[in-house]
Amino acid sequence: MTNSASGHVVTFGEVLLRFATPGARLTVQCDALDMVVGGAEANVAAGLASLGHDVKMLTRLPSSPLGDKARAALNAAGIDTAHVGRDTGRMGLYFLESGAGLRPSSITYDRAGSVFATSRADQFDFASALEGARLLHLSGITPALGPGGVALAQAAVAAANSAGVPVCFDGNYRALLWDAWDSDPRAILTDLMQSATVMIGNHRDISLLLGKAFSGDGSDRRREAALAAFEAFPKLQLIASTARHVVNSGHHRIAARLDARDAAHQTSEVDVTGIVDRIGTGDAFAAGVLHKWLQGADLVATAQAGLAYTVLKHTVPGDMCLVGPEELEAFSASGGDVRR
Ligand SMILES: O=C(O)C(=O)C[C@H](O)[C@H](O)COP(=O)(O)O
Repeated sequence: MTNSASGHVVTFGEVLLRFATPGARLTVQCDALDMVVGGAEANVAAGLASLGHDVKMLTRLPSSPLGDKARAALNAAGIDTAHVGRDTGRMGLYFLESGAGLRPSSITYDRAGSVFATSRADQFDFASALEGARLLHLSGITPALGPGGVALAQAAVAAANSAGVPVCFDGNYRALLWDAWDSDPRAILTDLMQSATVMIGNHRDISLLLGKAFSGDGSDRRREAALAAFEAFPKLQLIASTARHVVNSGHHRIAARLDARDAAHQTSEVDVTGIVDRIGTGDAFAAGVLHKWLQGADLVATAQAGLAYTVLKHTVPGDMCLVGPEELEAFSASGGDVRR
């Protein structure tokens, strides 16, 4: 099955290597770490490619065995890497100390000065990657990298605007990155959001953008925030978010919510137990939503696909959700028993 008949999707951002403590070990207990390839925009690319979409990733990697490893993982996920530039320099890394029970996982970044973070906008061929594209997906992680990252994100959305390609922007607020420099995330993210047709983010992200608290309860508060975002961002057509209640690190309750200008839909909550890997579940949600949105599905089907894809990702180790469309449909229809 292919979903690419009428054009491809471009994702733009940094690809990272993740080093995770195996099992629920503390870093101090480990002699070896599990290495996988990830990064928010690569994860969305991998999800969409696995779901049958034609996806190009626009990024830059080091000319080194680490860069080769990252590119090979993108290719293995079915992502077109023709627009992946290579240069001397370092690979962005992050370290994950895996949590268990009431002890949450924690992340340490080691990505300052990476090939991607030190790239200039003129080192990317945005125009050719975006030619004939249906969507550009990027996230708040790129501008959080520093002034150079802000310039990259601005150049990407400017190129999408001039090519008439809709933009999906995932707020992906990473305090560790924004707090590492003299940043003004509100001003920077608000400016980028002016170009967004789809936003992945919840009422807290909208509060950050608009500098305003929303007072209602549950669904009312989310609707109030969404309406304020639609007023502030004229191009915006869809806001997608999850409502996540964390019981412990292995057990979350999750619902998916979509807000359009004239309607909203929130799914019922799913009990997600036995969580294998929570990292990348937000990106899987984005991929599930975009998968249906690109097909022109209604809010109910789009929210269900986002929910199902993120729930499935909680069972898949690594950053990327490589589950295909048949498994997604079968899972949505049947729940979790063995298929024989
Ligand atoms: O933090 C970053 O900069 C990364 O890109 C690492 C991870 O790949 C994403 O953070 C996963 O994001 P979630 O899907 O929200 O769990």
